[in-house]
Amino acid sequence: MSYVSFPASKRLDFTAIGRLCIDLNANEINRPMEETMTFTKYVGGSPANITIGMSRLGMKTAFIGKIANDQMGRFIHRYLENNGIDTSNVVTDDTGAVTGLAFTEIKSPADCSILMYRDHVADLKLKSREVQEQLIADSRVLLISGTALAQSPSREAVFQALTYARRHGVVIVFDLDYRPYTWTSPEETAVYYNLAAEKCDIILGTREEFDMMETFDHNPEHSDQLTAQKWFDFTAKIVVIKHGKQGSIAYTREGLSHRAASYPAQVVKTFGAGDSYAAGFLYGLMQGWSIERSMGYGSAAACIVISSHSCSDAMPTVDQVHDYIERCNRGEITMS
Ligand SMILES: Nc1ncnc2c1ncn2[C@@H]1O[C@H](COP(=O)(O)OP(=O)(O)O)[C@@H](O)[C@H]1O
Ligand SMILES: O=C(O)C[C@@H](O)[C@H](O)C(=O)COP(=O)(O)O
Repeated sequence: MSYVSFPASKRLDFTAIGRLCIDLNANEINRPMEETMTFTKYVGGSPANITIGMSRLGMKTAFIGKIANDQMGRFIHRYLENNGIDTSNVVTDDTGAVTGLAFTEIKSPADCSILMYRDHVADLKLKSREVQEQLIADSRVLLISGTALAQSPSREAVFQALTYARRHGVVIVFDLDYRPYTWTSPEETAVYYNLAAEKCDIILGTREEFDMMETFDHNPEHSDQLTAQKWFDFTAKIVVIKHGKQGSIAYTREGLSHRAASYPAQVVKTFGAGDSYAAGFLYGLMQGWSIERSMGYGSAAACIVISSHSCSDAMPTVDQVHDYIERCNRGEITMS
């Protein structure tokens, strides 16, 4: 049974709007940032990572965003192009804004954190009038990411993109991607997240991210069921709540729920799990697979990324995900 009806073939399968940044991942793992001396540079930013993931899985992809007019911006642009991502709506900033940086600290595979440098970043300077309606109309799916709602003018650009997507029958996915750094208050955050979620077809987030959105709601037990039900009164068809190593649960508008356990992994670091899960899960749904199979596919894609050093560069191909699942089924991969 198909819970979301994706538009038939279009020029693009998947377009995301939001941040294009740089990840600087610690080379010396299992130590705190104070003792970390060298880093490897990768393209980063959650929606960028998901788009790269979709492209690796063979989807026709595009990105809507803004990059700094500097070497970092050009590095990101070139990487997207090399990965077959349509960059015709990647705009270059002309105000002297900089590229957002995420330094990662890997104290242990289970204890990772991110130090973000996000003052005066180009990605939050995308304007509504820079969003191309035709590009969205040409896409089967539009993914928005919550961080792009943190400031104007990027906030308005996302709402404009939502208007275009609804106008053209594009399936809208909301990856909550809550990063406190660029928000000013919990109330402001909850209000804008809720306004955006009302317009979306598929919502993906962690339990903690949904808790943030429920600042004004009554859900004392943090019930996943109650969380999901709220969005079925609007336009949502599927709500997925992720619980890290404990797996994930998806609810559908029809009142069904599906649980996915995580696969075993030799974990290097935990960040990047959500982005690769999103790419694998959405890829599965777009193939017309069941929710269970799509969740399993996302979970396996997540394991490949968390067993690697990067997020974007480690995004797997179809063959790699298939191979990972087969090896797990044969008992060849164990938990780290
Ligand atoms: N330690 C882990 N081992 C195996 N799979 C994991 C692990 N952590 C996360 N995953 C997989 O990645 C998915 C998303 O991870 P989660 O941590 O919930 O999201 P996010 O990275 O957005 O915080 C989980 O549902 C699970 O399938
Ligand atoms: O999103 C960012 O700006 C940083 C990412 O590129 C980063 O590597 C990361 O944190 C991925 O996040 P997750 O998939 O939500 O764990």
